[in-house]
Amino acid sequence: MEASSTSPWHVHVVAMPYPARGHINPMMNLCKLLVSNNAPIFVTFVLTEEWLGFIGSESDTQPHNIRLRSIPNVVPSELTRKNDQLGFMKALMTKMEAPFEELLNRLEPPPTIILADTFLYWVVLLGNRRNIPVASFWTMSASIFSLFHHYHLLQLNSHYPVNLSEHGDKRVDYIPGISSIRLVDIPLTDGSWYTREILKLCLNGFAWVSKAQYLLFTSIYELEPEAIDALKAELSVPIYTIGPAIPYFSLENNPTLSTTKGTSHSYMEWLDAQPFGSVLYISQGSRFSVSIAQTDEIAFALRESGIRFLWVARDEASRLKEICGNMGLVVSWCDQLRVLSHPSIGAFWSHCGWNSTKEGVFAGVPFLTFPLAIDQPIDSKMIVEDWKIGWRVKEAAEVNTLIKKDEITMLVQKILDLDNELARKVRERSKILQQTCHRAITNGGSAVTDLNAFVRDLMQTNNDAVNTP
Ligand SMILES: O=c1ccn([C@@H]2O[C@H](COP(=O)(O)OP(=O)(O)O[C@H]3O[C@H](CO)[C@@H](O)[C@H](O)[C@H]3O)[C@@H](O)[C@H]2O)c(=O)[nH]1
Repeated sequence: MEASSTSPWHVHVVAMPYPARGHINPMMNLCKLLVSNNAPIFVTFVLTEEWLGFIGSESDTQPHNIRLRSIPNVVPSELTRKNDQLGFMKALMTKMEAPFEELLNRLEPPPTIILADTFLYWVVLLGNRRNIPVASFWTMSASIFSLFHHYHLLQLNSHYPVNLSEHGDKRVDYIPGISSIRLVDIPLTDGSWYTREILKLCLNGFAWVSKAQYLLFTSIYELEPEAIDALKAELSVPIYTIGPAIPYFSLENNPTLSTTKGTSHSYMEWLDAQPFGSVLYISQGSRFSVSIAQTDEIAFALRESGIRFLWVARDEASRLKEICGNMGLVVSWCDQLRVLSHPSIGAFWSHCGWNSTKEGVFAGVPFLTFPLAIDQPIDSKMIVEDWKIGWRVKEAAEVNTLIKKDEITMLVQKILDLDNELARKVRERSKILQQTCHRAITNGGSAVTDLNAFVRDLMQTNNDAVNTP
């Protein structure tokens, strides 16, 4: 048994994220919100030993009422998992439950609730078996949730499997809550053995979600009202749209840092020295990479265009520094939301991971979208077609086309051109959506209201449990 100084009146949330940056970050951000304002809540945040090493070094910013605990490294390493995504997912589904349950047995006081990534469907079974409520935590958009939830409709309409080279630009308008969408923007449709296996593992989570007690969307209602309404109408599990789950509160709590004074990051000092709205920020997130040939075309375009840029290139940073020219910086990692919120950022070249999408919306910057996989093409579709706050780098529906440097040069110059009419429009709309997003996360806003409702329901669950003889 672990010693604990918390009273039984505290709600004890055990958080079990999918072990990847794009999933851990939003779950940690929600946990920070849950324990803020002296709420009688504390969190045990469970990571693999490898991720404890990564996240533990960031723990100087961790609130005291979030404790980190680990399970052994039963899944392939973060450093090599891209070589075998299917093996990684299989391990997530089969290897984590036993050590997680063992840890659960040692926790004191017992958990009030388990917060679990929707993909880790086995947590729902475990919770049901042990009579612990489970909040299923969805880290992507509600729109892609709707798509996965209704995947069978593609088959019914003879759009699965599909040959995307022939039919990629055909549009589908029967997925509840999703306006007309190109087949090329729908994930995992090629029907090959490999994607079928991945799809099967992804869909497991959806089969079990209605056995959870709560479903949390890391979204803002106003961003995708149709998808959220459609799912609320269909699913029996209560749904809370708890907001973007990005670290905006760390900007608020450190106002001096948001203007970069006091930080030691040289890229922030460099941004301070750039003119307003002049810098293109480029990031492909934490996991996916573009091909070497495509990366080189981007690098040549940056050099030839003469624009200012800040490029997060992870392990390619030193190679790319050599070819990009000297109008910008290439770094291996940065404090992304702080960078996007800097006044000198004029546009965001993004792979459209859901966290990056929300961070760009929060910062009010227009996008150049370059989606790579899974939910990213749908996020790109929302950015370009629904919210109209960005342009696609690749307009055509063909897969695997190489976008050449001249095309990229033209696009990056245009979006940063303060006199260009189309760029002005897209900037204006980004600012309007930014305001909508900020309203949702202030008192009385849709996200705060739903988050408060979730916390209230958690307290009630705990009171009921404590008062049950
Ligand atoms: O230099 C950087 C680059 C990224 N980030 C952060 O890393 C996260 C990246 O998340 P996301 O933009 O969602 O991209 P991925 O890492 O690719 O996320 C995976 O998980 C997401 C949520 O499930 C999915 O939407 C994506 O498709 C999937 O690839 C965000 O919090 C960024 O702020 C940094 O802090 N610094």
